[in-house]
Amino acid sequence: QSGKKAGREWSRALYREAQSLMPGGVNSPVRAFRAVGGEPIFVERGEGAHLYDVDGNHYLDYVGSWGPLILGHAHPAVVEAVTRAARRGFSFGAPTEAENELARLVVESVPSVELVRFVNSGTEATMSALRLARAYTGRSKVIKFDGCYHGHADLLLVQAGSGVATLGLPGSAGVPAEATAHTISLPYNDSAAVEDAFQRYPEEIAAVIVEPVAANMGLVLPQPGFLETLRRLTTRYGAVLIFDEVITGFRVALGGMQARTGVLPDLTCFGKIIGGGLPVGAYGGKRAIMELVAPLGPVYQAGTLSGNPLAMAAGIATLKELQKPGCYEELERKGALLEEGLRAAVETSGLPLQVVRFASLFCLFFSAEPVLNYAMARKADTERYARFFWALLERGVYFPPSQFETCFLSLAHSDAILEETLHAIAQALRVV
Ligand SMILES: Cc1ncc(COP(=O)(O)O)c(CN[C@@H](CN)CCC(=O)O)c1O
Repeated sequence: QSGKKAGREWSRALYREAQSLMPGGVNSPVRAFRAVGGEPIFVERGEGAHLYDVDGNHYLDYVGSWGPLILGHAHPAVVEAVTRAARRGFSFGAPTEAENELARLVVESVPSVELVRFVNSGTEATMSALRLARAYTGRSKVIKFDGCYHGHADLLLVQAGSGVATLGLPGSAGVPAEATAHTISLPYNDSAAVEDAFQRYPEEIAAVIVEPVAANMGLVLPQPGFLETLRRLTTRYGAVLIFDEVITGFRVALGGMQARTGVLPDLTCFGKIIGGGLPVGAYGGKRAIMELVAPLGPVYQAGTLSGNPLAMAAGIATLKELQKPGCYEELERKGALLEEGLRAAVETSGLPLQVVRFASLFCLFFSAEPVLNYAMARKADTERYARFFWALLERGVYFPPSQFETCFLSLAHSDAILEETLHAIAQALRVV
């Protein structure tokens, strides 16, 4: 039963040791709980929708490792596939059949992808896709959107979301002005601003990169027509349209957001789910563009562990599970059930709260009005979110430790788990 408390002494001891060894005691900033205060929990294991910390506390997990675990923790088919692969060796630095198999699953599932290249993270995927778009067009400028996070490559650390937003950083130290001189960051959902930028730089924009559902400033949905406008303008001005589907890929549909909307980008970036929790990123798209990638073409990009057999095995097993009939319908059913309960809980609480849900992504914004972009997201009551986070954690529900992230449902979140979660949320809303 969730919420069994055994204190957090061991987590605290491990955190002290971690801080003596690693900056902030973590290997990714958002994990340090800076935005919500207090100290992070140290996880011992995960199983399905359940997380257990080193002190024996149990949590219902809505972080899901930030997106990869759409099947839940330690899914038997994925564990078996990785174990089997491990017995044949971990990495060869040479082609393997598994890379063909995962590449085929991606190409067959995602409408706009004809060729794909595997890398080891979403950051590598977006960094490489932008280098490729600059080569393909011979142009330098790139357009991104405030509050969208595409990983930590220098040129993208401008008005970024996720950890940068969580820490309230302008961008990052150590990024020379030259590195972001060609990056234009515009308000999400502001089609007029994009039109204006193209009119101002008609021959200079290499690419527009966008999260087709923004999930790194909290969850912000594209307004009707926004993605279509990006497609129309990039086509008209000869720029490359890049969908960063690191979160939405295989999350909102087997074919990602492009399959749901019919807006087809020129390049797509992947991560998270395609690795099933092991380190995998990818970028892919039109053959004419992808053929510029080394060794076929002049755009260099490489990686010792790219296409790693264990990571491929985890990705293949995950996508094969997702290909089974009814997965996305079931995720939609779960999402709708949770959303209905959330709206009821918010109504009862009388608090200024926005409930945002898209497929199996959802978010509670502590904001009196709907959030359409980063400037509006920044107005959210992050103090109250922090209190809500801890009130939930005390009740055995683990939400993202930042208002500027999103929650993730998995196929392992049973109706009973969702009901238990809604009960904890209703209680937490009474004390924040
Ligand atoms: C849309 C999108 N694009 C790219 C990335 C970067 O992927 P990674 O380099 O972290 O694998 C991400 C990474 N997401 C964050 C969570 N919002 C990762 C969590 C973390 O940084 O620890 C992303 O959401």
